[in-house]
Amino acid sequence: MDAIRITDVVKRYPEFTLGPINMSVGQGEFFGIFGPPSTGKTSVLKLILGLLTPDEGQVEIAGRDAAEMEVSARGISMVFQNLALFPHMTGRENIIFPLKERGASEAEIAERLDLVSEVLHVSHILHKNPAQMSGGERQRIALGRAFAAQSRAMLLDEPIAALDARLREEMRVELKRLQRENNQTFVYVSHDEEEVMAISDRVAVIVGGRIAQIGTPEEVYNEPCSLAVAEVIGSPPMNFFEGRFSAEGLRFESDVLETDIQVVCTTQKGGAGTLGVRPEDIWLGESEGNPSFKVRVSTVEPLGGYTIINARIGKQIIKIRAPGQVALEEDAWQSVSLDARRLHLFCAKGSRL
Ligand SMILES: Nc1ncnc2c1ncn2[C@@H]1O[C@H](COP(=O)(O)OP(=O)(O)OP(=O)(O)O)[C@@H](O)[C@H]1O
Repeated sequence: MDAIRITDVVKRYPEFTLGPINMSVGQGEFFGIFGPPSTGKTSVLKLILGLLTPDEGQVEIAGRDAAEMEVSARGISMVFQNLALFPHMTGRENIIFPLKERGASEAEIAERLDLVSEVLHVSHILHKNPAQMSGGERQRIALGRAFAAQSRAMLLDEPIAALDARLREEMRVELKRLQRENNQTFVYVSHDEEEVMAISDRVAVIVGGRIAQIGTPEEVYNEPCSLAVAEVIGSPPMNFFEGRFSAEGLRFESDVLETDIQVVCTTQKGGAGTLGVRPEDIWLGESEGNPSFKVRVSTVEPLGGYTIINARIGKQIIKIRAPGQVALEEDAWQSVSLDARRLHLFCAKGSRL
């Protein structure tokens, strides 16, 4: 049985419509929701929690119709983007609040408090009131309170966005560990693609109020089902070349690229389309059996472990991600080749071919 199932759910705001949304989250699954700002991610969580009622469709929690369940009966906690701590309570009191509410024993309260304080690095701020904490500290206390509750499922809305980059990386590992150890169901919203891809078992990509794709992080990255998904997944983003397919669907030609690209496309014979190539699938230099062409180096960003090269080809700028550190002169001509095994083809309507 799914922990959460959403079927044909539509929510209408005056200027925005979410859905129809269809998704299911397994018990113990870490389910990520990723998408650009204002695409409906938070609204999906509110529908699950019961803060919003769907205009159409059904939300089920552990096999039961959520419409018939009080919010408190759903067994779900949520950590909001704009977290709400009780201002008159200390960090400790905030964290143990849900345990006291359900009448947990002193021993259990002490044990849970110790565990979450250690994992979330908050032992030293437990005595403070929220007003005396930094934004990141408040966020961690809010996470602690949600974890202490040991609810069936946790909904997390950008839960670590307020933390600095290093702490964010550490926390995402800890969150995943806590989730696994407690075998809890997590629905985790983030607009940080790397974060959501790194910790989720599956990811739903939401674009413009609709789920564009659901899959493992690898599936979504390696086989984006549409241009819309390909555009938002990957950093630096995928390079796109507009062009045409030959009549038999075996070549793709673009005014930007010097050479035709050999493709195998049985579903599209002739007509316009788009070729997508990830920055890491463009290699410096020519390579046997792979299409090559010349680009003009524009800027070089040395990032330590890898280098991002911005290069001009015709009127277009492309991004190349080269491993390690490479020395390239700005304005120099450079041969590059495309990894022929990793080309992404899309039809004129944007669907993957
Ligand atoms: N109560 C509301 N009344 C009217 N419009 C709303 C309401 N709540 C959200 N919206 C609109 O619905 C759209 C989606 O909002 P939502 O918060 O679900 O998106 P989001 O993807 O979580 O955004 P962000 O990443 O910026 O937090 C936005 O355009 C927002 O303005």
